[in-house]
Amino acid sequence: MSPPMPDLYAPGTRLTVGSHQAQVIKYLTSGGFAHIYTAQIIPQNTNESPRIACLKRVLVPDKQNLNTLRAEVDAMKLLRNEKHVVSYIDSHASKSGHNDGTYEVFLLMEYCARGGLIDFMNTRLRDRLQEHEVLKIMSHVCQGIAAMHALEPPLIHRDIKIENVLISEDDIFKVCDFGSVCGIIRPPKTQQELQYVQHDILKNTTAQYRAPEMIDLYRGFAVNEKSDIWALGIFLYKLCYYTTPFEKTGEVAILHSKFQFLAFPQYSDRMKNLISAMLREDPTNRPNICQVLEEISRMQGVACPIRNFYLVRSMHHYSPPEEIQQQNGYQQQMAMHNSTSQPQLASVPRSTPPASQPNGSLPLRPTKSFTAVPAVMSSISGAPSLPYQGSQLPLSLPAHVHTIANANFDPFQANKNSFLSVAYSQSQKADHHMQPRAQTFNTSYSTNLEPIEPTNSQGVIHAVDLPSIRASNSSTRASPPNYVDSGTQTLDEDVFLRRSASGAISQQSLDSSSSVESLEPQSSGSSLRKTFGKKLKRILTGEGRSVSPIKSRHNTGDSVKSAFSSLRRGLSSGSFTGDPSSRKASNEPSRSLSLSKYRVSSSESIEEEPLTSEALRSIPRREQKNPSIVEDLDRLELENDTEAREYYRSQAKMHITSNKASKDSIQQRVKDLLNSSQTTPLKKTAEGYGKYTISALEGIARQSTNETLVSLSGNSDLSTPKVLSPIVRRPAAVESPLKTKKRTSAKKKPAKPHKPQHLRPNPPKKPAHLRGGLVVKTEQSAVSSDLHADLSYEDLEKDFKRRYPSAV
Ligand SMILES: Nc1ncnc2c1ncn2[C@@H]1O[C@H](COP(=O)(O)OP(=O)(O)OP(=O)(O)O)[C@@H](O)[C@H]1O
Repeated sequence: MSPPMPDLYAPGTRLTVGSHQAQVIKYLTSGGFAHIYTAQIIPQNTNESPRIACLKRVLVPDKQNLNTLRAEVDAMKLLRNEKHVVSYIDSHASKSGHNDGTYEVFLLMEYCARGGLIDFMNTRLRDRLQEHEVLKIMSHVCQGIAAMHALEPPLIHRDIKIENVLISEDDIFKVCDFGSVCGIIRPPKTQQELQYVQHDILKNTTAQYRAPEMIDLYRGFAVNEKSDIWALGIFLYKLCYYTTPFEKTGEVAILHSKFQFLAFPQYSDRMKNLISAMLREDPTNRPNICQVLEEISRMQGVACPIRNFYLVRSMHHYSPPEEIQQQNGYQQQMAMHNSTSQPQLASVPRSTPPASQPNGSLPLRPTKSFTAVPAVMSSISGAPSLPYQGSQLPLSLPAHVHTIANANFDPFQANKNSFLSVAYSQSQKADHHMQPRAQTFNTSYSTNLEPIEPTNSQGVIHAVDLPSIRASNSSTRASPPNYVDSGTQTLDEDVFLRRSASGAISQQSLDSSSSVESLEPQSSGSSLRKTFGKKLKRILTGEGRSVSPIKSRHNTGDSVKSAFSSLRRGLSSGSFTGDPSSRKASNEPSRSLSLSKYRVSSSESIEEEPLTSEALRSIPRREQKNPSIVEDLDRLELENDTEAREYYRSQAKMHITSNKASKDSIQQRVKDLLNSSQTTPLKKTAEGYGKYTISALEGIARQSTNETLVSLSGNSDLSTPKVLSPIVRRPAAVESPLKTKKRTSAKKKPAKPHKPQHLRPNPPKKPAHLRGGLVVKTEQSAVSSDLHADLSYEDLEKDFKRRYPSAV
């Protein structure tokens, strides 16, 4: 229970807060457990002029809550120099005078004279915010959040919302309320962890801003920077539409990111696109804060105010130190060049200094889209920025940079091919006096991605040792003309997540999966044969058609021909193995040729290899997988965490059998379904067409029953008992009409009266040329679904020619 709030301080009350003397000016408002005042900081020496600050007085019920508040204060201390974060001035905690174990905390901070963003929005209820206003607010808030994410390890705000943004006297939007701040929370592994995290999330986040991975912890995603990105997406939506996207639809819609844009007010598609990107269900598909800021800046038409620290870290992480050393002495800059062509990175010996122009500068690369990023490379090389410009750059980027260049992840545009290039630009001139930032990123970015072990046994919310976090943030800010504006340069953790265990970075995996999928059917002879067989079977049997194949045979001719020709093509190409060379030889459109993967070998060099179909299949495609509980279980089990499986199983909303069991069960069901769908119409046929079909049916019934037995006995292999589905039971119902007859006679039911002749329909007789073997053929195809796939090409063609002479 929280202690009752103390009486308000009267104006003029003097207080000591840390090393500062403050005098209360007036009470402003109350927060959850806090009173907020404006106060005057009394200067220690008379030369200083008094300044106005904000005083927050919080009553804390116990030591545990005191620690929470301490974390808030520590976060503010870390971010105190950030322009877009409410600045910390001083703080003080003491036992309250009530002798009940409660504490009182005083926090002095920058006063935001223009109040809260929420108040500002309320002044614009009628004429809502315009796009440029929204972009300005968003840019400021993102810069504040970027300051947190840039820390190593990063801090997650967890409670980004309209109410937690204040406006300063000079119209700067600032992030406040760091009471929910935490480090990365790894996916819980045990029941205890899960409960702890669940409780913590409920306590520290606001429902409407909660990301899917926070709601559904079974997804196995960490709560990390991307959860803040989601909240920022909600924040942006609310800035635009004054409501949250899931206000009415609730958690289910959040879990699937199902929302709609409102018709009023109208915003650009780009704005909507940005919101959609930030609200992607899969956190790994959301942009990171640098990418968000880059996009906002592009929309504003201004330079991006921060450097892409993710990219810098990635490059540093993959750059062998000796290479970095050798790069000293001249400045390297990277620039982005949007192009669909392959990377064309110039490479000159590392020791060669850049060829300078008569005026001392290098020729300027005439591409507008280049943007200088001197700070990035100078931070890597530690070298001062030099006024080089132009394209004849002594490029000696380490090999992995090529990989980064190709591992393009543009969160706002799918499949946009772009690559890194290296150039000097005019803006470098303005920057050549810039001091080098002797910044080194000691921690590789990958540490942010890896699950962080809990610091205590209690839970997984790792107690971030805030004071120990190095505030590298200030160095992430670049001088205005020197920004990273890159859909390309932005390398996010996704790239690393897509690294295979062997260290392979899959270029292909970054593209859409369509190429993989479309390649598959052509890449194996058997699959082509099956496709052909199925197609032919469909045509011959009329399966899936609304009209009889016989009636429509003139139409089917083309289809049959096309089926044959596809088989012929396949056969003549000589190989179905997806071998690019053979395909090239046969002038087949070589889809696989364009696919290659860039593999980083242990020596960090890059080999480009053509992808075989096997290799394609083996590429880990994490981003394409919908993380499911089952996968999570498998992963956990791989980690020998069998307890977790038991736990998840008991907790799962749906009944989970083992992976194999469920797979088998689905396969069996499909098989049974096929059988039953094929046997059912035959039963009808059998009832009307006499002995031959009856005996054929008996065979089918026997086979079906056998299959039922097989599938039932197969249950013994499964870890969980299989519930007999109606589909499994159905074949048993397809009994021999003879048996049925016997039973019927035993019961001696009265015989059904004959329908009078005049009431019987008189269907026209089947033309003679259509009678004959076709019924038998249909039965065959029903019995063996793979029949045509097993026939030889010649047999099929012969058979076809015989029956459809006009079509060939
Ligand atoms: N630095 C500041 N300058 C001006 N107003 C402030 C400042 N800090 C807080 N406020 C005002 O006080 C309100 C409550 O502040 P804050 O959110 O920090 O308190 P809280 O107890 O953490 O509240 P909550 O329980 O809502 O999180 C804010 O909404 C804002 O209007």
